[in-house]
Amino acid sequence: MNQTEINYRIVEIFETLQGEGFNTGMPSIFIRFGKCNLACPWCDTNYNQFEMMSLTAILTKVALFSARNIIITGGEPTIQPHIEILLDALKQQGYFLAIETNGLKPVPPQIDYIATSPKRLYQKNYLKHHIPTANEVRIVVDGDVLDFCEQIENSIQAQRYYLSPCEQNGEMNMLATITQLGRLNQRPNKPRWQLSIQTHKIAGIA
Ligand SMILES: Nc1nc2[nH]cc(C(=O)O)c2c(=O)[nH]1
Ligand code: SF4
Ligand SMILES: [Mg+2]
Repeated sequence: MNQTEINYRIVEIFETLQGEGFNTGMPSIFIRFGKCNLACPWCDTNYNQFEMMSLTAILTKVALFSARNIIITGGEPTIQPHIEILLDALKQQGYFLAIETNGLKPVPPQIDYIATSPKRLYQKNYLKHHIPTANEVRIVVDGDVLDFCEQIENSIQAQRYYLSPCEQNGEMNMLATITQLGRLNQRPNKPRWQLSIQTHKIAGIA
């Protein structure tokens, strides 16, 4: 296929600060891809409202911004066909490439930094398939996630593990989150879990 003819499912492309995890505050260009292989009831993204954009149009849009860090997100970006061709082109422009993935499908080799957010509601899927490693794991506290956290820390090797409050109807379940954080960190000789908040929502930015 002629590379300039490839079209991608794009929800939005925008520049802001990374709001979550270890790289919180890092100026970043977000490329948000359409579609997802899961359907979390509390999902905050309209991943089915996308337009098709050509490789050239994406590169042109990205070049309008000044950040050197690109965050590939969604939806679920690993199910986007031909993503590796776009990633090759972005790498050629010298960008640092980070991804936000649910961790069920392999991550393309061009990615420099993996943040994965496995979903408790799909716990059984992660027994069958999951990425083997990540730079950071973030689990959203949408209920009692302790058993799921143990499963994931035993199956996905990561530098850092985070719990994130779940935002539903405009409220963040902070008490449930820090309570479970404490329970995890009470265990001897286990990975330490830290707090990751969606700081962009509190700061009122994208
Ligand atoms: N500021 C900001 N940081 C983010 N980190 C991950 C995001 C996502 O939607 O994947 C996100 C987002 O939507 N906004
Ligand atoms: S995996 Fe992420 S994008 Fe997909 S439905 Fe769940 S929260 Fe939404
Ligand atoms: Mg978001």
